[in-house]
Amino acid sequence: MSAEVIYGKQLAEELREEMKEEVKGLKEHGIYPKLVVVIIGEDPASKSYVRGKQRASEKVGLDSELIELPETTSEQELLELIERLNQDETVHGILVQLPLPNQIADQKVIEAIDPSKDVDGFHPSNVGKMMTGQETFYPCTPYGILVMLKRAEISLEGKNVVIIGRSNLVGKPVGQLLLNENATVTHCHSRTKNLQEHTRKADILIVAAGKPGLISAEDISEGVVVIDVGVNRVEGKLTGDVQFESARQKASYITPVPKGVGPMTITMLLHNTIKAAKRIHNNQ
Ligand SMILES: NC(=O)C1=CN([C@@H]2O[C@H](COP(=O)(O)OP(=O)(O)OC[C@H]3O[C@@H](n4cnc5c(N)ncnc54)[C@H](OP(=O)(O)O)[C@@H]3O)[C@@H](O)[C@H]2O)C=CC1
Ligand SMILES: Nc1nc(=O)c2c([nH]1)NC[C@@H]1CN(c3ccc(C(=O)N[C@@H](CCC(=O)O)C(=O)O)cc3)C=[N+]21
Repeated sequence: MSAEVIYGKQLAEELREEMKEEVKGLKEHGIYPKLVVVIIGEDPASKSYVRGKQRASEKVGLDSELIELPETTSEQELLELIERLNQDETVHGILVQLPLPNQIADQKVIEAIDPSKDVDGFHPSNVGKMMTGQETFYPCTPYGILVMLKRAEISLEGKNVVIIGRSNLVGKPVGQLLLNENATVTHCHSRTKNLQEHTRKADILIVAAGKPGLISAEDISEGVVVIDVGVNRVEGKLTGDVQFESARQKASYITPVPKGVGPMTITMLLHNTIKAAKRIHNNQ
């Protein structure tokens, strides 16, 4: 068997075309959806993601502003900036690129963002809503994965979903969203014993470990759906957590890196920003 490759990039482009129209309509009603991205420091990988977000925002017609601060920025300075953005009625979405330098506590910053502008879906109040099955901003990578699975018409109900990773950004929320869809969810992590025993039982395997090539054909069973979230730069090349060429021989569906989950993450960020703008307009 050779897997069908799910190109997130292609789906992302389709969805962005639809969003372009939606944004046009909003603008005709005087609503100009605006995303502000804050980046601290000079990490080249972070800068490259942020550029991607900027490009995509502009393409669908969102107003987007990039605020670049030096590595030495204090927690207080960042919190003050966030407060200013919270108060600014022209700003609908705020994203602070993670990870932050050591002098700044990630969680404090996440909690400072007004939940109604938290387009990353990381604020505890939005996480709580997701957990209790309420409508809210869902974290972009997990949401992008859900949309990809749905568009490929892969059913989730009763499926064994195995996730490698339990971070607050990816692993935990993707598990929660798929649990909400009635999947049976297992999280594996660095203390998991006999990883292979778990991965071989998966109907759908989601790999978000940040370990290049962690999963190969040996670790999966015939017909599995493989979603590779990992984005690793190895010798200047972008690669996932899955050995793509070997795994695709056994899988039924597989996502590539690049052109897989990454572009969907950005697309859901745009979606959340448009949603934020519409919500404020409707006084919700
Ligand atoms: N495509 C996209 O849009 C995005 C991609 N990413 C990428 O996804 C990956 C994961 O990101 P993130 O969740 O933020 O990373 P973290 O480093 O926060 O989390 C990694 C998780 O993987 C687990 N893990 C690490 N090594 C192993 C191993 N050998 N066996 C089993 N479990 C392991 C860790 O376990 P433990 O908890 O025990 O430490 C942890 O739960 C990265 O490559 C990142 O670049 C991230 C965001 C968006
Ligand atoms: N507050 C916050 N929110 C995030 O959503 C967030 C973050 N911080 N910190 C870092 C991670 C990582 N992340 C990616 C987004 C898109 C691609 C992406 O589009 N990748 C392209 C390739 C891009 C390239 O060529 O460099 C692809 O996979 O095809 C990758 C990674 C979002 N993150």
